[in-house]
Amino acid sequence: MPHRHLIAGNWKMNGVKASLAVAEVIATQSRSHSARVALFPPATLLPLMADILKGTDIILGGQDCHHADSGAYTGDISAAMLKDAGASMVILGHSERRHGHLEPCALVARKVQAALRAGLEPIICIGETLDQRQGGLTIPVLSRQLADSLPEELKGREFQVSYEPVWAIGTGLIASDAQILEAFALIRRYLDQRFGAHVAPHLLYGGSVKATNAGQVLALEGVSGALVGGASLTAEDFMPIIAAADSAPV
Ligand SMILES: O=C[C@H](O)COP(=O)(O)O
Repeated sequence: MPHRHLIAGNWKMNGVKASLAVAEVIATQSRSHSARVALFPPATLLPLMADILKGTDIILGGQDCHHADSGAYTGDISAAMLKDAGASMVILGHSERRHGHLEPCALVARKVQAALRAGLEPIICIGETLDQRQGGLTIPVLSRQLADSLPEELKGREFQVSYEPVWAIGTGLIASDAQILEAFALIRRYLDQRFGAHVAPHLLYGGSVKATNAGQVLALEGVSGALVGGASLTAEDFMPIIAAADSAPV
């Protein structure tokens, strides 16, 4: 099957029932574009959005899951619950979980295992902070996150890795082409060595992707899609990013 870019919209902690109208517009308008589109609404909207997306090609995903399948974990959501609500993907290790909720790599790895047990395809996020980049630690930080967040169970499974420099998220500062290519080369080398070449196309970039820069990012060699935050909240902002994938080389 020819490779198609994945344009994933992570709504983060945004969206109420009225926001489902945005998903309806995206579902209708994305039919005429080549990209695979995925939406990651807050968990409260998952079953409602699943109804809206029924019969479309749009993928539905959760923003996080617990490492256990069920149990006494107040406030948490299991991978099986996401699946039951209509999700087929889940974002794990997002920097807002790693830093905001102090999630270590080992926990991310357990969550990935839980996602795979439930039949969800994980998008595993990695990325360095500004201090780490300025301290020359980008490569060791990304290497450690890859080694410690990706469990052995990923072998032979479909998954995505999203490179999201923390300093680029929600700041309007996108990583340069050279910075993205350097990180991707590292990730690709690591994945090839550890899991084999089959995972090579599944590398996303995230961090201030907008209509104005999406074409340039998606045209970079090895970039197979984008994980979009702020610009996925309205169809006006998100559709041009989906459209930018039409002219990006595959
Ligand atoms: O999950 C998405 C990333 O955190 C990027 O967010 P952003 O597009 O608002 O910078």
